[in-house]
Amino acid sequence: MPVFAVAQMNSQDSIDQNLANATLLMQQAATQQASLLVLPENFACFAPGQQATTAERFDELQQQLQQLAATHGLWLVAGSIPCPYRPNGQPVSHGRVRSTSLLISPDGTTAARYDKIHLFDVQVGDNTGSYQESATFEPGEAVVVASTPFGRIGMMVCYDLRFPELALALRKQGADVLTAPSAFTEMTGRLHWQLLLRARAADTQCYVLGAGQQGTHGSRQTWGHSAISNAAGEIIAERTEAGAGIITAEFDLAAIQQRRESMPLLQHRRLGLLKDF
Ligand SMILES: O=C(O)CNC(=O)[C@H](CS)NC(=O)CCC(=O)C(=O)O
Repeated sequence: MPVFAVAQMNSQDSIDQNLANATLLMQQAATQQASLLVLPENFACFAPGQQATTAERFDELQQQLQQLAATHGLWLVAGSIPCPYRPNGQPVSHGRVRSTSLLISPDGTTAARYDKIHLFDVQVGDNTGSYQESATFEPGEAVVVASTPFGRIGMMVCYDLRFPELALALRKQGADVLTAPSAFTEMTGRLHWQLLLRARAADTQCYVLGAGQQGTHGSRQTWGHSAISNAAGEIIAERTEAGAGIITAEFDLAAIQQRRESMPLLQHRRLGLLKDF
């Protein structure tokens, strides 16, 4: 069975250092025979101000990640990276960027790009107080599912996990695995992180791979507890330690199919919005 790996990180100000740390985690994933590694949200560019990445810097990072994926023979969900241009190449307006998650193949090419749809404009009441992601980020609009040799990947980022209609749209488009690079706040993560991973898995009968940031980043505190849920909504791997590291789990596609046959949720939908997805 293919093995999935999920990386937890504690990204800081230096893009080069963050990339070096991510490279170590890729080596560990490759050593453990993983086929896929998911990195957290903003794994390379976490510091304030780094949102203003230039197109050149984004392209350079993408190339580095493509080389790393090829070197380690891994499919990589490269968390999210601030991207100053839209999927059609147009620059993002008003000096903003998009929170872009790339699926990179071990052949060294980008197989899919997803831009975070739901932005975190939320008053949390922690040290940071209120988060206004839309001040620097433009939301994406496209629902993205991509094929790999081991299954179809439905792409999400962080706050997207709170919107079951996105997860269901991904399932409708054929997803078997939902990837969720994240940077949940310590406060909201404590309350909902694992609940959301398990809920989206139970809703969609997909595996859910939750890769979190963990620890202190300047004045911010993130929750971590990176975890993998199977399609029944059971946590089958979890990082309970602080800081950076990987967790792995086997991917049982036959178990998904069996679960969907014995409990055909998609065919049983009857009401409004969710039925029409
Ligand atoms: O800004 C960065 O550098 C990294 N990005 C984030 O931290 C993003 C946007 S502020 N965080 C979330 O979406 C948290 C969601 C969350 O915590 C919840 O839904 O409860």
